[in-house]
Amino acid sequence: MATLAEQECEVCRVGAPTVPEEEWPVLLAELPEWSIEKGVENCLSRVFVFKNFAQALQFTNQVGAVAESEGHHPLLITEWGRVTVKWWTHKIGGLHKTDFIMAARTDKLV
Ligand SMILES: C[C@H](O)[C@H](O)[C@H]1CNC2=NC(N)=NC(=O)C2=N1
Repeated sequence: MATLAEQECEVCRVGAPTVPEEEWPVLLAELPEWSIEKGVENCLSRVFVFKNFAQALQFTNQVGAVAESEGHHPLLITEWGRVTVKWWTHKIGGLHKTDFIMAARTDKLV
């Protein structure tokens, strides 16, 4: 079975279904550092900690490059020593399988 990070991202279209909440635990098992923020638009969220701003910025750019390669983009908050990454799919206002895959790919960068 391919790991989340190894799976292909689907191009997400308007009207695509969100991942049902009952499926979240299986997917989150591969993303132990991530949490799901429930709200108007549910999202996956993780804070990455670094030694300084330069490292935080370098990681930010790495995440940006992965996002650009897939045409799927996170919310990134870059601070001295910290980067907050949130993944959700704007088109469907919630979590698509692609968001879980992109979170797994984000973990591979550290
Ligand atoms: C036109 C462009 O491909 C789309 O707007 C993409 C860009 N990146 C995206 N990123 C995320 N997270 N959700 C989207 O719905 C989305 N749509």
